[in-house]
Amino acid sequence: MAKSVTATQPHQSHSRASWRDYYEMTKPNVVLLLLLTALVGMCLSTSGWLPLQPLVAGLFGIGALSAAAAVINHVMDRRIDAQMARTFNRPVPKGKVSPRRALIFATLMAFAGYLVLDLWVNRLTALLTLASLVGYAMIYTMYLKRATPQNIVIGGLAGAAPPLLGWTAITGEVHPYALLLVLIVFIWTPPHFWALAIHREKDYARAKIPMLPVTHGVEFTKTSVLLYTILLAIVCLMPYLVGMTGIIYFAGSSLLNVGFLYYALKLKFNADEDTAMQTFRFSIVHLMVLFLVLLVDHYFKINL
Ligand code: HEM
Ligand SMILES: CC(C)=CCC/C(C)=C/CC/C(C)=C/COP(=O)(O)OP(=O)(O)O
Repeated sequence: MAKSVTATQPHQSHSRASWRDYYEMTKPNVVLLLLLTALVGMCLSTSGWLPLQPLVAGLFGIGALSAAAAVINHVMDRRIDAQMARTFNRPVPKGKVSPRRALIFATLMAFAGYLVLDLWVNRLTALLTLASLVGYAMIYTMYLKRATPQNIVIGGLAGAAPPLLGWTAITGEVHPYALLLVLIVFIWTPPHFWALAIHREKDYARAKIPMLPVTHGVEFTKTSVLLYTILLAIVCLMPYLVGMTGIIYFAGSSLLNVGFLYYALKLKFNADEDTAMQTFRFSIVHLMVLFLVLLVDHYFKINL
């Protein structure tokens, strides 16, 4: 393993590629969670039933463009991925899929996704989703990631966009409530990623990626995780305070934020070697359950 991790040049034989390698490059679990946030954006945009065409075409298009963005990220990052224990085994750095084939795969998905959004959803959603692809695959991956420890704060906007994309897919309009959902995912992203980056600090240092624990140290990053988690708890109250959601959301989101704050406080003041990864894993459960709670609240809304 050590040999592969320290290798700087990807292997060159591309004979063993299977559909699994292509599937892996789309970051399927990330895309699934992005699609959940898009679906919730769709549901919350209307009090009635969702129209079938923008529902299906919207999820397909947003999924295809997100997956394409993830594949482009695999290609552009292949040299740094080859240097990190977490990523050296990916299909492109391992030489199972050539950068050219991966880019063709990404281009086909991006074209299909854009066309479906433009033809069967609306142009606003097509353009906003394309902008998110550019934001993640070009601006974050090719520039910000290597340029500043604020990379994921700024780049997080692309990953936070899907609730808005879902909303515009149904209504064709940007609504302040949709922007509130974007704000939640945007503020959630730094504690989500920095918890993992603390655990993987040596990886990032070896690959010379200026992630916050590398440039400002682990203690500063733990404080940043805690402060963003406090901010997240406040931002998560806003949908209730502005009357967008009812008491089910208030109770559910409060419980989730108590959980996230518990991990963030433990990470800062009483961490063992597992706490950073536990915090990272909890962040994913937090966002998934938060959006499911938004859905339940929408269809069984109780106002107190
Ligand atoms: C700039 C923003 C973000 C950064 C830098 C980031 C970074 C990461 C990293 C490095 C991983 C670990 C992947 C691995 O274990 O190989 C990860 C996992 C994950 N992220 Fe994020 N993330 C971001 C935004 C998001 C967003 C917006 C979502 C969904 C709404 C998300 C959902 C997930 C999920 C579900 C996983 C687990 C993947 C798996 O286990 O296969 N992330 N993230
Ligand atoms: C169209 C649209 C909504 C696009 C957004 C697409 C998208 C896949 C966003 C997720 C963000 C993410 C997983 C960042 C990790 O990248 P990284 O390079 O820091 O992590 P890695 O080292 O695991 O590759």
